[in-house]
Amino acid sequence: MNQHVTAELADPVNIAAAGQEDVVRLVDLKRRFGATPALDGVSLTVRKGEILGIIGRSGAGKSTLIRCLNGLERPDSGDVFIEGREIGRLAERELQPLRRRIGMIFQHFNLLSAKTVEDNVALPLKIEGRPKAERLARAAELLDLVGLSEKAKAYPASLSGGQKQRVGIARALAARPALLLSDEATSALDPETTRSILALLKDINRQLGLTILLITHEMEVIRSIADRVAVIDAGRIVEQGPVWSVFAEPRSEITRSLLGGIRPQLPAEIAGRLVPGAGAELILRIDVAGEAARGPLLSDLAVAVPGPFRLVHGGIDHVQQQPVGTLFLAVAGDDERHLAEVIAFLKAREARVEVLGHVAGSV
Ligand SMILES: Nc1ncnc2c1ncn2[C@@H]1O[C@H](COP(=O)(O)OP(=O)(O)OP(=O)(O)O)[C@@H](O)[C@H]1O
Repeated sequence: MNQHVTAELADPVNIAAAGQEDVVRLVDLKRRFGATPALDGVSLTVRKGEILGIIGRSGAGKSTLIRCLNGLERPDSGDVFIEGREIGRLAERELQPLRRRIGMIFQHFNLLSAKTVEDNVALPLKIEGRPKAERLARAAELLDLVGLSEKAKAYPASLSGGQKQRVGIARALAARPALLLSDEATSALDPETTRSILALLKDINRQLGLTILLITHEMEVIRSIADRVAVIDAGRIVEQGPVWSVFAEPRSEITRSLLGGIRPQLPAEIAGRLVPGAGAELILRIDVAGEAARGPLLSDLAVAVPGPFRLVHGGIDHVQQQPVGTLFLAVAGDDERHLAEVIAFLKAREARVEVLGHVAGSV
C-alpha cells in the first residue's frame, strides 16, 4: 500500500458513531426456498473495526446472507441491523442510503469497461450527486491508497486482475462505507496476487479502522487476514470464534474438512497402512496450541517417558501470532503401559491426543 495513507481517509461517520460496537447484527435470520432452508436461524455480529470471515462450501447460504444484508433479499423471519438500524421492514427508498453504508467488492470486480479507472472509483459519489471536483479528488486519494495513481486515466481492459481488484476496493471505499463486504474477492486471482490484495485489505483495516466482512470458501483467506471466523453450513452458523482458536480446536466436521487443505494431515502412504489391531508402531495425532505449543513438549516427553518415538509428520504453525501445532508421532505399539504414559504426559500438557491406529513394519 502507498505510504501516504493517513487518518484523513478514515470515515468521519464511523468516528461519529464511535461507541457503537456492532456494525452488523443478524438475529435468527431465516430464508427458505421451497424445501431448502438457505438460512436456518443465522445470528452473528460484525464488530466495529474487525475483520470477520464467513466460510462455507458451495450452497451453504453465503450469497443469501449477503443479499439479506444489503436488502436485496427479504428474510422470512429474523432481523438485520446495520449500524443499529433494522432494515428488514424498510421500503426500497429508505434502504438506499443504508445500502451506501456497505461497500462491496466482488470475485469478477464488476468494473464498468467503458469508464476510466478514476470514473469507476468516483461512480458511487456520482450516484450520490457529489460535485465533479470532489469526486475526482476522492478518486485520486483512493487510487493513491491502493497504489494505482498512475492508472487513473486507464480503462479496466488494460489492467491485470489484481489491479482491477484494487480499483474495485477504491470504488467500494469512495462513499466512506461503514462496512466493506468482500464476496469471494480473491477467488479469481492467482496465489501471489491474492496475497497482495489480502495484505492491502489488512492494511486498510488497520490504518483506517475499516470494518470488513469477508465471504469465502477458502480457509487460507480466513487465516491470512480475519480476526474472527464464522463457519456456515446448510444455512446455520456451526461454529465461530477467534481464527486461531477455531484453527486450534475445530468443533464441527465441516470446519475440520475446510481446514484439511491447510493443516497437516497424515500422509496418504501412512494413512493407507493403518490398521486397528496390533502392529509394530502406533500413530498418534497430537494437537497443541497457545502456551502448550510454546514449551519443549517433545524433549520433555523424551525425558519424562523414556522409550523411542519418532516424529513422522506435522509441525507448529502460527495463526494470529499464536502457535497452532499438529504432530504425528510413531511410538512402539507393543507396550500398552508405555503408551498410556505417553498419552497421559501429553494430555497433562494440554495436548489433544488421538490414537489413529497401528502400522505394520516401520513407517
Ligand atoms: N433464488 C433461489 N431459488 C431457489 N433456491 C435457492 C435460491 N437461492 C439460493 N437457493 C438455494 O439456497 C441454498 C443456499 O444458496 P446460496 O447461494 O446462498 O449458497 P452459497 O453458499 O452462496 O453458495 P456458492 O458458494 O455456490 O455461491 C442452496 O441450496 C441454493 O440452491
